[in-house]
Amino acid sequence: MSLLSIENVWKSYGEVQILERLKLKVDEGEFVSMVGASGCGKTTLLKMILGSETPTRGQILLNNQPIAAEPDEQRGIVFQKYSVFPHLSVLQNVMIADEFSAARFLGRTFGKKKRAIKDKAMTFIQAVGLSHAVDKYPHQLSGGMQQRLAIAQALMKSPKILLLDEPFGALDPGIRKDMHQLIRKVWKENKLTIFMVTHDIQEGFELGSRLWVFDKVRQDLQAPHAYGACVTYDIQLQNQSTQQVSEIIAKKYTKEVINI
Ligand SMILES: Nc1ncnc2c1ncn2[C@@H]1O[C@H](COP(=O)(O)OP(=O)(O)OP(=O)(O)O)[C@@H](O)[C@H]1O
Repeated sequence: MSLLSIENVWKSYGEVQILERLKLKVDEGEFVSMVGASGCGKTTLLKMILGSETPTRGQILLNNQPIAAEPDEQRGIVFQKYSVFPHLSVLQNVMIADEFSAARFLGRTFGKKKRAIKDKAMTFIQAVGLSHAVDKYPHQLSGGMQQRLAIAQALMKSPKILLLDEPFGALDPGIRKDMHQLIRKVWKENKLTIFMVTHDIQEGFELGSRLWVFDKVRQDLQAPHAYGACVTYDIQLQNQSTQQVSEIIAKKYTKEVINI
């Protein structure tokens, strides 16, 4: 049984068709890189997997059950824009979600409970390489460090699925390389299933175990919003060179685009 099953999903906003005919199955432990032109609906699909958007047609099943219509702890997300709390230190940022669920009204825990949360937070802070910065505040951190913090925050909830929306898009190339190593380690160690939107196709090849290319195969020049994008290429990545994958994709594109 697949972990996630996308069953003939269509998504529109008003008259505008964004996505159509998505039929995809994903097993536990896969790392899906998602690439495609700006505005073709990659983030929209991430949001539907997260549960913050719902399909207009079709359904998404997680472990054979319809996905909850709101985010839950099985799915964590890291955005390109750092989503950490500016007024909390690194340690507090990582602890906060667990503190809230342990003490719903005060949002603070004490004694043994607090120690347990702190120990758990420190494990993830160490895993993302921020042990030296536990007492720092986000404005004292570099962009890469803030993304490490956002990843530690997401991992605190032990998600099964990690959704990454251009997580490294704002980082310098050198720092991106470090972050690639980190995300690979986090993926393996936590047995995660990852969906990552990226504009950097090379990054998609390097990190992913599978690549989804989004594009519109049906186009009506008189009604540009009538058709949505679908996954025009779904490729298992097994150390092919960038050129080999690009050639396969190029061939597929020229075959399938239909002008209506
Ligand atoms: N809540 C919304 N209401 C109306 N339109 C929306 C909404 N959210 C997204 N859209 C539109 O849906 C389309 C797809 O957006 P989405 O962010 O999924 O694209 P994307 O492929 O992730 O783009 P990018 O690569 O630029 O981030 C865009 O045209 C966007 O304007």
